[in-house]
Amino acid sequence: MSLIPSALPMLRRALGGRLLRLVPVVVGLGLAGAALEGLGIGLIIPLLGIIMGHGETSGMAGFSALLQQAGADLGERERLIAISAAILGSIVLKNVFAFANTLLTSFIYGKAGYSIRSALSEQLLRVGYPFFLQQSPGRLLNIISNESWRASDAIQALLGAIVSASAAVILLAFLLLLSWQMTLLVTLGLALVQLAHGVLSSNLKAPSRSVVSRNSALASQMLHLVHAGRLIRIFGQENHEKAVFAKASDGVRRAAFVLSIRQGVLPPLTEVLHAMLFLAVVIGAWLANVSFPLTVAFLILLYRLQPHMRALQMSWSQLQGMSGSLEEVQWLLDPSDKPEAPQGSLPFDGLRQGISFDDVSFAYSGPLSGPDTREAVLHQAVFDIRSGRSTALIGRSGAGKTTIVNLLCRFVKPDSGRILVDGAPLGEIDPSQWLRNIALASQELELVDGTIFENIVYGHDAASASDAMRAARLAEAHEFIEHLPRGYATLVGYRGINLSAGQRQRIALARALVRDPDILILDEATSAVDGLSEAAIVETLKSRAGRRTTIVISHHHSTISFCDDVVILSRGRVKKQAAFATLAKLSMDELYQHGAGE
Ligand SMILES: Nc1ncnc2c1ncn2[C@@H]1O[C@H](COP(=O)(O)OP(=O)(O)OP(=O)(O)O)[C@@H](O)[C@H]1O
Repeated sequence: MSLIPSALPMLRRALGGRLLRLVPVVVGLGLAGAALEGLGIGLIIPLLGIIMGHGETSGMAGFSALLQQAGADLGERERLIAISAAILGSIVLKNVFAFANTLLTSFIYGKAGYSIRSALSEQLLRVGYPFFLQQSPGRLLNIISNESWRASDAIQALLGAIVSASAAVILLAFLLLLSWQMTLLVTLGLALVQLAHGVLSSNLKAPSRSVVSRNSALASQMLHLVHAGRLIRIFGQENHEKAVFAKASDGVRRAAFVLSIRQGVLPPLTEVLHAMLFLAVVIGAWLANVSFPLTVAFLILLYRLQPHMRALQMSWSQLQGMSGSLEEVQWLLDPSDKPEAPQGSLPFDGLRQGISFDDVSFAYSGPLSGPDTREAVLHQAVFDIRSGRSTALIGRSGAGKTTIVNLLCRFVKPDSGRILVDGAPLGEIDPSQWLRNIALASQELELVDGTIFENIVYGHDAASASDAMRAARLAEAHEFIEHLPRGYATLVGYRGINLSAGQRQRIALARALVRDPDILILDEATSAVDGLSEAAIVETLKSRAGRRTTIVISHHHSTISFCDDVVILSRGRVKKQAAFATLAKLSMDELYQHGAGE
């Protein structure tokens, strides 16, 4: 029974206020359809009475006797025509209602799917960045691409269950009006069928969860095949990958097979149980000497009730079979266990004095660190980034430089210590105002699938074509772009696949420069750029001196040569902060040694 409580909040969330108001309409149409059906079947009693040439009401309770009297003041022929017309009219109207219900539920189903997918994408955009460090991309992809559809199917099944339940209640009420004794027998029988069905369908939750987890594993494998196409080929791993993929895919097949077998056993079983119940009623009516027209009407009503009961049971088992998907979608939508996006309300319109790291420590929690161990990658870091100056952050691989960038961009928060911006805690500054004044070009080549122009102006809607061109010139990208057949309209492809690494970096740099940011962060942003272009880029960066703040991370001396200050890191500790001019003669290795030796 825990399924309905978990499906209902999903229904509420997916349908929202206006659509939720349509649910009573669906129920109302279901009830009205069932009432018309019951009435139509009930009118068979007087119809049979006329055909069989007697209108006696012996053995009939109030309602059946009332029906038997329908149109009693008319002549026999007119009465036959009137009752037949009423039966036909009720069938036609019932089917009009049924069609309207199909339209309405299809509409609700479509809207529910749309709302669930929108809610999922909004949630992915809302959660704090650490969430992506902790979660498997395959799991997230599977939820959006597969489980969201099943969640909307579950909502449709729930609506179906509501409609079937309302129809069943109405038809049971008609049965009760015809004969309470036989209805008692039917209700007992139905309760037993429902019990058997409930026990069997509770077995569906475990295989449903297994399908979900195997689908996640398969999605991870698919992502791997798409992203690692080059790696797989260069190391000749095609056969190995084929086997790994086949195993993941077969895992899904097996889990889905177990689920469908357990689900498949339910319809035949319930059909047999319903047939037994039907026969029990026939025998019971014969034994109790119930009149023929009443028995026929009762059996037809019972016969019409059974598909609704079966549909109700099927909707129920479908819901059980989709419980894993519902849980998965609900998990992603639940904000309570997700890292929050940065908050803060202090205004920020530019750096005045500088940024200070005051005893800042930080540890990642995620797959790399393991669930229990959170080893600090930054230990009580103390250093300053002064406004209007260029600061180089250097250190060997893994020293913690990108972690400092992540903290500055507020992707992650310090575990202890403070980052002060002109004396104010960074965590209290309005994140959108802060980010509006920052631009980052990093070693991760984050290009969007669009044109070069779209990539340069990404996130800076106010930029014109000439702004984009000016930024491309500063980033030494204009010349190569002009030589492309479609220039700035060239499509860069998924993650910039149509361009060389150096070209991608220069476009990413142009994107950072186009907004002339107050604080520019370059994290290995020119590592793939040729020497000549890099020298020109360094000239561009020099021109920001005194006016703007620049933070540069690089393993190349030439890239940091223009910097005013240098911060040397070693294994997560700040070893030295100095004016770069005092250490400019040292090679990178000597600088690293210098830091390590302090
Ligand atoms: N998402 C993560 N989860 C767990 N540990 C991480 C994560 N990202 C980085 N680390 C760890 O944090 C440490 C510092 O990494 P960081 O990327 O800051 O180094 P870096 O100085 O920028 O190195 P490089 O010069 O190689 O880019 C490393 O030991 C790394 O393994």
